[in-house]
Amino acid sequence: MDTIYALSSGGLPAAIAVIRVSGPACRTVLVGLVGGVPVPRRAVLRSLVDGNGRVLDRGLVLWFPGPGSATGEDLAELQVHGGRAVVAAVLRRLGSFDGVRPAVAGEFTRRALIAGRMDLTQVEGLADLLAAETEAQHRQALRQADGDLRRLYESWRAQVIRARALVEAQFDFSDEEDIPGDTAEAAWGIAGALAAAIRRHLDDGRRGERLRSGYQVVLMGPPNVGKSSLLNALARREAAIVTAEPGTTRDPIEVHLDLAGVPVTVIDTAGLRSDGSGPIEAEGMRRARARGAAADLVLWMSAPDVAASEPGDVGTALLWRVDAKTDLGAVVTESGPERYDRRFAVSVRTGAGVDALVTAMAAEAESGAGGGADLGPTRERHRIELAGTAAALDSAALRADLPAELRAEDLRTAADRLGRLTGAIGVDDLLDVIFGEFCIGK
Ligand SMILES: Nc1nc2c(c(=O)[nH]1)N(C=O)[C@@H](CNc1ccc(C(=O)N[C@@H](CCC(=O)O)C(=O)O)cc1)CN2
Ligand SMILES: Nc1nc2c(ncn2[C@@H]2O[C@H](COP(=O)(O)OP(=O)(O)OP(=O)(O)O)[C@@H](O)[C@H]2O)c(=O)[nH]1
Ligand SMILES: [Mg+2]
Repeated sequence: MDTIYALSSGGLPAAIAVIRVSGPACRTVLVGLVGGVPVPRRAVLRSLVDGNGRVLDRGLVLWFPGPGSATGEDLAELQVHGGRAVVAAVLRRLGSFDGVRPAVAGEFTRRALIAGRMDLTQVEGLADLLAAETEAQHRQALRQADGDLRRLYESWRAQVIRARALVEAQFDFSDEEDIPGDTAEAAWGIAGALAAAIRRHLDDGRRGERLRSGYQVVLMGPPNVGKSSLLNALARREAAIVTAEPGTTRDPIEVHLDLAGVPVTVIDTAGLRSDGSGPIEAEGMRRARARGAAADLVLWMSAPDVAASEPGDVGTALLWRVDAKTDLGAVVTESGPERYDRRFAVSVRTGAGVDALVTAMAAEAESGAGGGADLGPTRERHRIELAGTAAALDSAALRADLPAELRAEDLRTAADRLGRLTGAIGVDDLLDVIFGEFCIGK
């Protein structure tokens, strides 16, 4: 096994730079670099020297002997001055030791996974923790990195394995007189209860996935009703061009908001009309509809009704929750959606109604993507493996018409799928995808 090193802190120059070294050559490196191996887990001040004894820097050195380190291997940490030349010299020196090479992206974490210090859901949680931008995302990622999903999924897998053992016991002892009761029946019972628990866990309206990827609100409506003006008001900057001419916006324009800790992406789109001015506007409208169809929430705006009792500035905004079954093309015409969930009177010019609209959007984002009391699945990958697990468990539990050998095979499938979820088995194909999200030094 190679020993790896990398700059684990951010861009240079910086006040302090943290360099990590992990692997079997760590002791040798420390002896050569700082003259010895410090007492474990305590920061000590040392001179770092090159091969000729010339001092490269004086910095803090930490020694974490394996397996009780972040990677599970011997690990050393060098906290040096964050100058470009200092760091370059220390990294060059590290590369001069035998069997020591620069780490690739995510390689420290990969070693933590191989050592069993983390499971795959914790690794994903760690990637999310580094990417988290809002408070609710931060909390969700921290819980996952801390092992909330790991503990749940491993306890489920342990139950499936217990059920398999019960069935095996039945097979092994079926020709003997004295087995206590029908152990296979107990196994099918465990499978049924577990399938129900997994379905409850899955039944979270995809909140965890939405919180991870952001809640999408799409502004739609006829041209010139103030969609881009509202976007700018929400963003508090001139993100989109506003003019008195209908058909101003063509490309969808995104702004990112933090509403009550939930990341919300608001997307302004081209106004919809049947008599548009050519292929550019037509393409804009096509993109508008596509964004609307992929939204969590559509905010449909329409112009002030000059015939109404309060004419002038105040237009209408309709909030409309989009679900998988909604066919946007059929529902949204230039005249607006046939059904909506909430209605607001809004004027961007006077500001009237904008706060109420933002409050409502925040409430929608919170209920559609806020972190719940229990941590749910946070990726499509989790959902697919869990649905497969539940289906296999149901088959084991309910198919009394099948031979016990086939129902036992269903239990094996369930255990394997839970194993893929935590990375306990057969996930080589997944690792490159997951570690592709990491930066070097993590
Ligand atoms: N300077 C520094 N800060 C850091 C990290 C690091 O590697 N270096 N981390 C990098 O991700 C995170 C902390 N992660 C860590 C995880 C486990 C252990 C560790 O040594 N665990 C031992 C002992 C635990 C204890 O003393 O309570 C163990 O679990 O056996 C250290 C850091 C965030 N902050
Ligand atoms: N009176 C009044 N005018 C507004 C209000 N909001 C926007 N406007 C004006 O309405 C015109 C169109 O505004 P935009 O925000 O560009 O409208 P849009 O819906 O994005 O239009 P398209 O991009 O063409 O679809 C501009 O002249 C704005 O200044 C408002 O609340 N009251
Ligand atoms: Mg516009």
